[in-house]
Amino acid sequence: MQIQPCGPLRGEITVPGDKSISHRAVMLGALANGTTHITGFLMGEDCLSTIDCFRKMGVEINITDDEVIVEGVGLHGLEAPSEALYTGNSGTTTRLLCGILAGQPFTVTMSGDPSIQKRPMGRVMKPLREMGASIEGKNDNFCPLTLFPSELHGIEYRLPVASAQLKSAILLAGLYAEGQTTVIEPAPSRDHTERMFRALGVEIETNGSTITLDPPEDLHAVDIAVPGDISSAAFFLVAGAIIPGSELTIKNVGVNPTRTGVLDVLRDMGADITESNFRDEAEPMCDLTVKYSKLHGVEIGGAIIPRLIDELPVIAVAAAFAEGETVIRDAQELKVKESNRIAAMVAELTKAGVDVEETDDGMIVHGGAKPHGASFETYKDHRIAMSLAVLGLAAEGASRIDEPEVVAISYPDFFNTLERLGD
Ligand SMILES: O=C(O)C1=C[C@@H](OP(=O)(O)O)[C@@H](O)[C@H](O)C1
Ligand SMILES: C=C(OP(=O)(O)O)C(=O)O
Repeated sequence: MQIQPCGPLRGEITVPGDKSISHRAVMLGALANGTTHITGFLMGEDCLSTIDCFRKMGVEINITDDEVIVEGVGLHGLEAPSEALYTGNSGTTTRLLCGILAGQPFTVTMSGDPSIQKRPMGRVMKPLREMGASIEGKNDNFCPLTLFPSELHGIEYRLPVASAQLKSAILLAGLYAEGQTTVIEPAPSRDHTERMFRALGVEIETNGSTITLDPPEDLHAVDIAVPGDISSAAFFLVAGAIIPGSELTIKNVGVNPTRTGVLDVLRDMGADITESNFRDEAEPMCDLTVKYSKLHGVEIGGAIIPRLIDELPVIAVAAAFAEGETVIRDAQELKVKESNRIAAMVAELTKAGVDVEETDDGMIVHGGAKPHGASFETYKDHRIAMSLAVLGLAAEGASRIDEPEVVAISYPDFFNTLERLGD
Protein backbone atom coordinates (compact mmCIF):
# COMPACT_ATOMS: atom_id res chain seq x y z
CA MET A 1 0.00 0.00 0.00
CA GLN A 2 1.19 3.53 -0.87
CA ILE A 3 1.14 6.21 1.83
CA GLN A 4 1.40 9.80 0.64
CA PRO A 5 2.33 12.71 2.90
CA CYS A 6 -0.88 14.46 3.89
CA GLY A 7 -2.09 17.93 4.82
CA PRO A 8 -3.52 18.90 8.21
CA LEU A 9 -5.78 16.35 9.91
CA ARG A 10 -8.99 18.05 10.94
CA GLY A 11 -12.40 17.00 12.18
CA GLU A 12 -13.85 14.36 14.46
CA ILE A 13 -13.35 10.62 14.43
CA THR A 14 -14.17 7.66 16.61
CA VAL A 15 -11.87 4.69 17.09
CA PRO A 16 -12.97 1.07 17.56
CA GLY A 17 -13.70 -0.44 20.94
CA ASP A 18 -10.98 -1.24 23.43
CA LYS A 19 -9.37 -4.58 22.66
CA SER A 20 -8.51 -5.51 26.25
CA ILE A 21 -12.02 -4.75 27.50
CA SER A 22 -13.68 -6.52 24.53
CA HIS A 23 -11.77 -9.76 25.25
CA ARG A 24 -12.68 -9.63 28.92
CA ALA A 25 -16.33 -8.85 28.21
CA VAL A 26 -16.69 -12.07 26.20
CA MET A 27 -14.73 -14.18 28.68
CA LEU A 28 -16.54 -12.99 31.80
CA GLY A 29 -19.87 -12.85 29.97
CA ALA A 30 -19.40 -16.52 29.06
CA LEU A 31 -18.69 -17.46 32.70
CA ALA A 32 -21.56 -15.39 34.13
CA ASN A 33 -25.10 -16.43 34.88
CA GLY A 34 -27.40 -14.60 32.47
CA THR A 35 -27.08 -12.73 29.20
CA THR A 36 -24.42 -10.07 28.55
CA HIS A 37 -25.07 -7.38 25.92
CA ILE A 38 -21.80 -5.81 24.82
CA THR A 39 -21.87 -2.54 22.89
CA GLY A 40 -18.82 -0.96 21.27
CA PHE A 41 -17.18 -4.39 20.94
CA LEU A 42 -14.00 -4.43 18.82
CA MET A 43 -14.65 -6.55 15.72
CA GLY A 44 -10.92 -7.08 15.26
CA GLU A 45 -9.40 -10.47 14.52
CA ASP A 46 -7.99 -10.88 18.05
CA CYS A 47 -11.37 -10.44 19.74
CA LEU A 48 -13.02 -12.66 17.14
CA SER A 49 -10.49 -15.35 18.14
CA THR A 50 -11.76 -15.07 21.71
CA ILE A 51 -15.36 -15.43 20.54
CA ASP A 52 -14.41 -18.45 18.45
CA CYS A 53 -12.71 -20.19 21.41
CA PHE A 54 -15.77 -19.75 23.65
CA ARG A 55 -18.16 -20.89 20.93
CA LYS A 56 -16.07 -24.06 20.68
CA MET A 57 -16.70 -24.58 24.39
CA GLY A 58 -20.47 -24.44 23.94
CA VAL A 59 -21.15 -20.74 24.59
CA GLU A 60 -23.77 -19.13 22.36
CA ILE A 61 -22.52 -15.76 21.16
CA ASN A 62 -24.55 -13.72 18.68
CA ILE A 63 -23.16 -10.79 16.75
CA THR A 64 -25.66 -8.17 15.57
CA ASP A 65 -25.04 -4.80 13.90
CA ASP A 66 -24.53 -3.03 17.20
CA GLU A 67 -24.11 -5.65 19.91
CA VAL A 68 -22.40 -8.85 20.84
CA ILE A 69 -24.72 -10.96 22.95
CA VAL A 70 -23.15 -13.62 25.14
CA GLU A 71 -25.39 -16.28 26.69
CA GLY A 72 -23.48 -17.04 29.88
CA VAL A 73 -23.09 -20.68 30.86
CA GLY A 74 -22.01 -20.00 34.44
CA LEU A 75 -18.63 -20.62 36.07
CA HIS A 76 -18.92 -24.39 35.65
CA GLY A 77 -20.81 -24.55 32.36
CA LEU A 78 -18.06 -24.65 29.71
CA GLU A 79 -17.99 -27.82 27.61
CA ALA A 80 -14.95 -29.71 26.37
CA PRO A 81 -14.21 -28.50 22.82
CA SER A 82 -14.14 -31.16 20.14
CA GLU A 83 -10.92 -29.75 18.66
CA ALA A 84 -7.95 -27.62 19.74
CA LEU A 85 -8.69 -23.97 20.47
CA TYR A 86 -7.09 -21.54 18.00
CA THR A 87 -6.11 -18.19 19.49
CA GLY A 88 -4.76 -16.67 16.27
CA ASN A 89 -2.38 -13.75 16.84
CA SER A 90 -3.75 -12.88 20.27
CA GLY A 91 -1.55 -12.99 23.36
CA THR A 92 -4.44 -11.76 25.49
CA THR A 93 -6.72 -14.60 24.38
CA THR A 94 -4.00 -17.20 24.90
CA ARG A 95 -2.82 -16.09 28.33
CA LEU A 96 -6.20 -15.21 29.85
CA LEU A 97 -7.71 -18.45 28.53
CA CYS A 98 -4.90 -20.38 30.24
CA GLY A 99 -6.17 -19.07 33.55
CA ILE A 100 -9.75 -20.07 32.79
CA LEU A 101 -8.87 -23.45 31.29
CA ALA A 102 -6.66 -24.38 34.25
CA GLY A 103 -9.85 -24.70 36.32
CA GLN A 104 -11.93 -26.79 33.88
CA PRO A 105 -12.79 -30.47 34.34
CA PHE A 106 -11.65 -31.36 30.80
CA THR A 107 -8.43 -31.58 28.82
CA VAL A 108 -7.93 -28.90 26.20
CA THR A 109 -5.18 -27.90 23.77
CA MET A 110 -4.64 -24.39 22.53
CA SER A 111 -2.40 -22.83 19.92
CA GLY A 112 -2.21 -19.89 17.55
CA ASP A 113 -0.39 -18.44 14.55
CA PRO A 114 3.41 -18.49 14.06
CA SER A 115 3.80 -15.28 16.13
CA ILE A 116 1.80 -16.63 19.08
CA GLN A 117 3.90 -19.82 18.98
CA LYS A 118 6.99 -17.70 19.70
CA ARG A 119 5.55 -15.77 22.63
CA PRO A 120 6.55 -16.87 26.15
CA MET A 121 3.86 -18.79 28.02
CA GLY A 122 6.13 -20.05 30.84
CA ARG A 123 5.27 -16.86 32.73
CA VAL A 124 1.66 -18.06 33.09
CA MET A 125 2.46 -21.78 33.35
CA LYS A 126 4.62 -21.23 36.45
CA PRO A 127 2.05 -19.59 38.79
CA LEU A 128 -0.79 -21.74 37.44
CA ARG A 129 1.24 -24.84 38.29
CA GLU A 130 1.82 -23.43 41.77
CA MET A 131 -1.97 -23.23 42.02
CA GLY A 132 -2.13 -26.95 41.18
CA ALA A 133 -2.72 -26.75 37.42
CA SER A 134 -1.40 -29.40 35.12
CA ILE A 135 -0.10 -27.78 31.90
CA GLU A 136 2.25 -28.90 29.17
CA GLY A 137 3.77 -26.62 26.59
CA LYS A 138 6.30 -26.92 23.79
CA ASN A 139 9.77 -26.64 25.36
CA ASP A 140 7.88 -25.92 28.57
CA ASN A 141 7.31 -22.32 27.43
CA PHE A 142 5.41 -22.16 24.14
CA CYS A 143 2.17 -23.04 22.37
CA PRO A 144 0.69 -25.50 21.74
CA LEU A 145 -0.33 -25.72 25.38
CA THR A 146 -2.35 -28.59 26.83
CA LEU A 147 -4.20 -28.21 30.12
CA PHE A 148 -5.42 -31.21 32.09
CA PRO A 149 -8.15 -31.28 34.75
CA SER A 150 -6.83 -30.45 38.20
CA GLU A 151 -7.89 -29.03 41.57
CA LEU A 152 -6.67 -25.46 42.10
CA HIS A 153 -5.84 -23.65 45.31
CA GLY A 154 -5.17 -19.96 45.85
CA ILE A 155 -1.61 -18.63 46.06
CA GLU A 156 0.14 -15.37 46.76
CA TYR A 157 2.24 -14.53 43.71
CA ARG A 158 4.66 -11.68 43.11
CA LEU A 159 4.63 -10.97 39.36
CA PRO A 160 8.15 -10.94 37.87
CA VAL A 161 6.93 -8.61 35.07
CA ALA A 162 4.28 -5.89 35.08
CA SER A 163 1.91 -7.81 32.79
CA ALA A 164 -1.85 -7.47 32.86
CA GLN A 165 -2.16 -10.72 30.92
CA LEU A 166 -0.21 -12.61 33.58
CA LYS A 167 -2.09 -10.90 36.43
CA SER A 168 -5.42 -11.66 34.76
CA ALA A 169 -4.57 -15.31 34.07
CA ILE A 170 -3.85 -15.86 37.77
CA LEU A 171 -6.99 -14.00 38.88
CA LEU A 172 -9.14 -15.94 36.40
CA ALA A 173 -7.72 -19.23 37.71
CA GLY A 174 -8.50 -17.84 41.17
CA LEU A 175 -12.21 -18.05 40.27
CA TYR A 176 -11.80 -21.84 40.41
CA ALA A 177 -9.37 -22.07 43.33
CA GLU A 178 -9.90 -23.11 46.91
CA GLY A 179 -9.14 -20.08 49.09
CA GLN A 180 -7.92 -16.58 48.26
CA THR A 181 -5.66 -15.67 45.35
CA THR A 182 -3.29 -12.72 45.71
CA VAL A 183 -1.06 -11.11 43.10
CA ILE A 184 1.49 -8.40 43.77
CA GLU A 185 2.43 -6.16 40.84
CA PRO A 186 5.89 -4.59 40.38
CA ALA A 187 4.15 -1.58 38.72
CA PRO A 188 0.49 -0.91 37.94
CA SER A 189 -0.71 -2.60 34.74
CA ARG A 190 -4.14 -2.23 33.14
CA ASP A 191 -6.84 -3.11 35.65
CA HIS A 192 -9.76 -3.95 33.33
CA THR A 193 -10.09 -7.48 34.74
CA GLU A 194 -10.38 -6.19 38.29
CA ARG A 195 -12.96 -3.55 37.31
CA MET A 196 -15.06 -6.03 35.37
CA PHE A 197 -14.89 -8.59 38.19
CA ARG A 198 -16.25 -5.94 40.57
CA ALA A 199 -19.05 -5.06 38.14
CA LEU A 200 -20.03 -8.74 38.02
CA GLY A 201 -20.14 -9.05 41.78
CA VAL A 202 -16.78 -10.72 42.48
CA GLU A 203 -15.07 -9.76 45.73
CA ILE A 204 -11.71 -8.40 44.70
CA GLU A 205 -9.66 -5.92 46.68
CA THR A 206 -6.83 -3.73 45.46
CA ASN A 207 -4.52 -2.41 48.13
CA GLY A 208 -1.59 -0.55 46.58
CA SER A 209 0.16 -3.11 44.42
CA THR A 210 -1.62 -6.11 46.02
CA ILE A 211 -4.80 -7.55 44.53
CA THR A 212 -6.75 -10.23 46.38
CA LEU A 213 -9.65 -12.23 45.02
CA ASP A 214 -12.11 -14.38 46.95
CA PRO A 215 -13.52 -17.16 44.78
CA PRO A 216 -17.18 -16.35 44.08
CA GLU A 217 -20.15 -18.74 43.97
CA ASP A 218 -21.05 -17.27 40.59
CA LEU A 219 -20.80 -14.16 38.38
CA HIS A 220 -23.88 -12.04 37.59
CA ALA A 221 -24.12 -10.90 33.98
CA VAL A 222 -24.14 -7.13 33.42
CA ASP A 223 -24.30 -5.19 30.16
CA ILE A 224 -20.94 -3.79 29.10
CA ALA A 225 -20.31 -0.61 27.08
CA VAL A 226 -16.77 -0.77 25.66
CA PRO A 227 -15.07 2.64 25.28
CA GLY A 228 -12.87 3.52 22.30
CA ASP A 229 -9.37 2.06 22.47
CA ILE A 230 -6.74 4.58 23.55
CA SER A 231 -4.13 2.31 21.93
CA SER A 232 -5.90 2.91 18.57
CA ALA A 233 -6.46 6.60 19.33
CA ALA A 234 -2.69 6.91 19.90
CA PHE A 235 -1.99 6.70 16.15
CA PHE A 236 -4.18 9.74 15.52
CA LEU A 237 -2.91 11.58 18.58
CA VAL A 238 0.63 11.29 17.24
CA ALA A 239 -0.43 12.07 13.65
CA GLY A 240 -2.28 15.19 14.84
CA ALA A 241 0.65 16.26 17.00
CA ILE A 242 3.27 16.00 14.20
CA ILE A 243 1.37 17.13 11.06
CA PRO A 244 1.38 20.95 10.89
CA GLY A 245 -2.03 22.61 11.04
CA SER A 246 -3.85 19.59 12.47
CA GLU A 247 -6.70 19.81 14.94
CA LEU A 248 -8.44 16.52 15.46
CA THR A 249 -10.99 15.27 18.00
CA ILE A 250 -11.26 11.59 18.87
CA LYS A 251 -14.57 10.86 20.54
CA ASN A 252 -15.34 8.44 23.41
CA VAL A 253 -11.83 7.24 24.20
CA GLY A 254 -11.24 5.09 27.28
CA VAL A 255 -8.98 6.96 29.69
CA ASN A 256 -8.51 4.42 32.46
CA PRO A 257 -5.46 5.82 34.34
CA THR A 258 -3.61 2.50 33.85
CA ARG A 259 -3.73 3.17 30.08
CA THR A 260 -3.04 6.90 29.72
CA GLY A 261 0.77 6.92 29.75
CA VAL A 262 0.69 7.98 26.10
CA LEU A 263 -1.14 11.20 27.04
CA ASP A 264 1.41 11.94 29.77
CA VAL A 265 4.37 11.38 27.45
CA LEU A 266 2.98 13.29 24.46
CA ARG A 267 2.11 16.24 26.72
CA ASP A 268 5.61 16.06 28.22
CA MET A 269 6.94 16.29 24.67
CA GLY A 270 4.93 19.49 24.21
CA ALA A 271 1.81 18.10 22.51
CA ASP A 272 -1.43 20.05 22.91
CA ILE A 273 -4.04 17.47 23.96
CA THR A 274 -7.23 18.45 25.75
CA GLU A 275 -9.92 16.30 27.32
CA SER A 276 -13.64 17.11 27.24
CA ASN A 277 -16.97 15.43 27.87
CA PHE A 278 -15.49 13.22 30.60
CA ARG A 279 -17.71 10.53 32.08
CA ASP A 280 -16.92 7.71 34.45
CA GLU A 281 -18.86 4.48 34.26
CA ALA A 282 -17.22 1.10 34.91
CA GLU A 283 -14.41 2.57 32.78
CA PRO A 284 -13.74 6.32 32.40
CA MET A 285 -13.91 7.88 28.92
CA CYS A 286 -13.76 11.30 27.26
CA ASP A 287 -13.16 13.09 23.95
CA LEU A 288 -9.54 13.93 23.17
CA THR A 289 -8.55 16.88 20.98
CA VAL A 290 -5.01 17.13 19.64
CA LYS A 291 -3.52 20.16 17.91
CA TYR A 292 -0.23 20.30 16.07
CA SER A 293 2.65 21.66 18.11
CA LYS A 294 6.42 21.52 18.09
CA LEU A 295 7.60 18.50 20.08
CA HIS A 296 10.82 17.96 21.99
CA GLY A 297 12.57 14.80 23.18
CA VAL A 298 11.91 13.22 26.61
CA GLU A 299 13.03 10.31 28.77
CA ILE A 300 10.53 7.45 29.11
CA GLY A 301 11.09 4.63 31.60
CA GLY A 302 10.10 3.05 34.91
CA ALA A 303 6.52 2.67 36.11
CA ILE A 304 5.01 4.50 33.13
CA ILE A 305 6.05 1.69 30.73
CA PRO A 306 3.12 -0.69 31.42
CA ARG A 307 0.76 2.30 31.06
CA LEU A 308 1.86 2.84 27.44
CA ILE A 309 3.45 -0.45 26.40
CA ASP A 310 1.48 -0.88 23.14
CA GLU A 311 1.90 2.81 22.21
CA LEU A 312 5.71 2.80 22.28
CA PRO A 313 6.10 2.11 18.54
CA VAL A 314 4.05 5.19 17.64
CA ILE A 315 5.70 7.19 20.43
CA ALA A 316 9.01 6.36 18.71
CA VAL A 317 7.53 7.96 15.57
CA ALA A 318 6.63 11.10 17.56
CA ALA A 319 10.23 11.09 18.87
CA ALA A 320 11.58 11.09 15.31
CA PHE A 321 9.72 14.38 14.68
CA ALA A 322 10.64 15.87 18.07
CA GLU A 323 13.63 18.17 18.51
CA GLY A 324 16.43 16.49 20.49
CA GLU A 325 16.89 13.13 22.10
CA THR A 326 14.19 10.71 23.31
CA VAL A 327 15.34 7.82 25.46
CA ILE A 328 13.04 4.80 25.91
CA ARG A 329 14.21 2.40 28.61
CA ASP A 330 12.77 -0.47 30.74
CA ALA A 331 10.80 -1.64 27.71
CA GLN A 332 12.24 -5.17 27.26
CA GLU A 333 8.68 -6.51 27.08
CA LEU A 334 8.45 -5.01 23.58
CA LYS A 335 10.73 -7.78 22.37
CA VAL A 336 8.09 -10.45 23.07
CA LYS A 337 5.04 -8.88 21.47
CA GLU A 338 3.64 -9.78 18.01
CA SER A 339 7.15 -8.95 16.75
CA ASN A 340 10.31 -7.68 18.42
CA ARG A 341 8.99 -4.13 18.40
CA ILE A 342 12.30 -2.55 19.42
CA ALA A 343 14.24 -4.16 16.56
CA ALA A 344 11.36 -3.56 14.12
CA MET A 345 11.00 0.16 14.87
CA VAL A 346 14.75 0.78 14.94
CA ALA A 347 15.15 -0.91 11.52
CA GLU A 348 12.21 0.90 9.90
CA LEU A 349 12.98 4.33 11.39
CA THR A 350 16.54 3.90 10.11
CA LYS A 351 15.13 3.26 6.60
CA ALA A 352 13.36 6.63 6.89
CA GLY A 353 16.66 8.35 7.66
CA VAL A 354 16.05 8.69 11.40
CA ASP A 355 19.10 8.63 13.67
CA VAL A 356 18.11 5.90 16.15
CA GLU A 357 20.06 3.43 18.30
CA GLU A 358 18.77 0.15 19.69
CA THR A 359 19.55 -0.48 23.36
CA ASP A 360 19.04 -3.57 25.56
CA ASP A 361 15.75 -2.32 26.91
CA GLY A 362 14.57 0.27 24.41
CA MET A 363 16.02 2.81 22.00
CA ILE A 364 17.45 6.29 21.73
CA VAL A 365 15.93 8.48 19.01
CA HIS A 366 17.81 11.60 17.93
CA GLY A 367 14.91 13.51 16.45
CA GLY A 368 14.37 16.70 14.56
CA ALA A 369 15.58 16.01 11.01
CA LYS A 370 12.49 15.36 8.88
CA PRO A 371 12.24 11.64 8.03
CA HIS A 372 11.78 10.62 4.40
CA GLY A 373 9.35 8.06 2.98
CA ALA A 374 10.56 4.49 2.47
CA SER A 375 9.39 0.99 1.68
CA PHE A 376 8.45 -0.34 5.11
CA GLU A 377 8.10 -3.85 6.47
CA THR A 378 5.35 -4.55 9.04
CA TYR A 379 6.74 -7.80 10.54
CA LYS A 380 3.08 -9.00 10.46
CA ASP A 381 2.53 -6.73 13.47
CA HIS A 382 -0.55 -4.47 13.47
CA ARG A 383 0.99 -1.82 15.71
CA ILE A 384 4.16 -1.60 13.60
CA ALA A 385 2.05 -1.23 10.44
CA MET A 386 -0.05 1.62 11.87
CA SER A 387 2.95 3.38 13.42
CA LEU A 388 4.76 3.35 10.06
CA ALA A 389 1.64 4.62 8.29
CA VAL A 390 1.66 7.62 10.65
CA LEU A 391 5.34 8.13 9.91
CA GLY A 392 4.57 8.00 6.18
CA LEU A 393 1.85 10.66 6.48
CA ALA A 394 4.25 13.13 8.03
CA ALA A 395 7.45 12.21 6.11
CA GLU A 396 8.97 13.79 2.99
CA GLY A 397 7.88 11.81 -0.11
CA ALA A 398 5.84 8.64 -0.55
CA SER A 399 6.10 5.42 1.48
CA ARG A 400 5.03 1.82 0.96
CA ILE A 401 3.73 -0.53 3.64
CA ASP A 402 3.90 -4.26 3.04
CA GLU A 403 0.99 -6.42 4.31
CA PRO A 404 -1.22 -3.51 5.46
CA GLU A 405 -4.03 -6.02 6.12
CA VAL A 406 -2.40 -6.91 9.48
CA VAL A 407 -4.14 -3.86 10.98
CA ALA A 408 -7.33 -6.01 11.11
CA ILE A 409 -5.99 -7.55 14.33
CA SER A 410 -6.97 -4.47 16.34
CA TYR A 411 -8.25 -1.80 13.91
CA PRO A 412 -9.85 -3.15 10.71
CA ASP A 413 -10.96 0.33 9.55
CA PHE A 414 -7.66 2.10 10.17
CA PHE A 415 -6.79 2.91 6.55
CA ASN A 416 -10.40 3.91 5.71
CA THR A 417 -10.39 6.39 8.59
CA LEU A 418 -7.04 7.77 7.39
CA GLU A 419 -8.38 8.13 3.88
CA ARG A 420 -11.52 9.89 5.07
CA LEU A 421 -9.44 12.34 7.08
CA GLY A 422 -7.28 13.06 4.04
CA ASP A 423 -10.35 14.11 1.92
O1 LIG B 1 -4.14 -7.58 29.29
C1 LIG B 1 -4.25 -7.08 28.15
O2 LIG B 1 -5.34 -6.93 27.57
C2 LIG B 1 -3.01 -6.64 27.47
C3 LIG B 1 -1.85 -6.51 28.18
C4 LIG B 1 -0.56 -6.12 27.60
O3 LIG B 1 0.26 -7.26 27.48
P1 LIG B 1 1.18 -7.79 28.70
O4 LIG B 1 0.32 -8.23 29.79
O5 LIG B 1 1.96 -8.94 28.09
O6 LIG B 1 2.06 -6.64 29.06
C5 LIG B 1 -0.73 -5.50 26.22
O7 LIG B 1 0.50 -5.42 25.57
C6 LIG B 1 -1.72 -6.26 25.37
O8 LIG B 1 -1.91 -5.61 24.13
C7 LIG B 1 -3.07 -6.34 26.03
C1 LIG C 1 0.56 -6.95 22.40
C2 LIG C 1 -0.65 -6.85 21.86
O1 LIG C 1 -1.66 -7.79 21.95
P1 LIG C 1 -1.62 -9.30 22.44
O2 LIG C 1 -0.58 -9.44 23.52
O3 LIG C 1 -3.00 -9.57 22.92
O4 LIG C 1 -1.30 -10.14 21.23
C3 LIG C 1 -1.06 -5.62 21.15
O5 LIG C 1 -2.23 -5.53 20.77
O6 LIG C 1 -0.24 -4.70 20.92
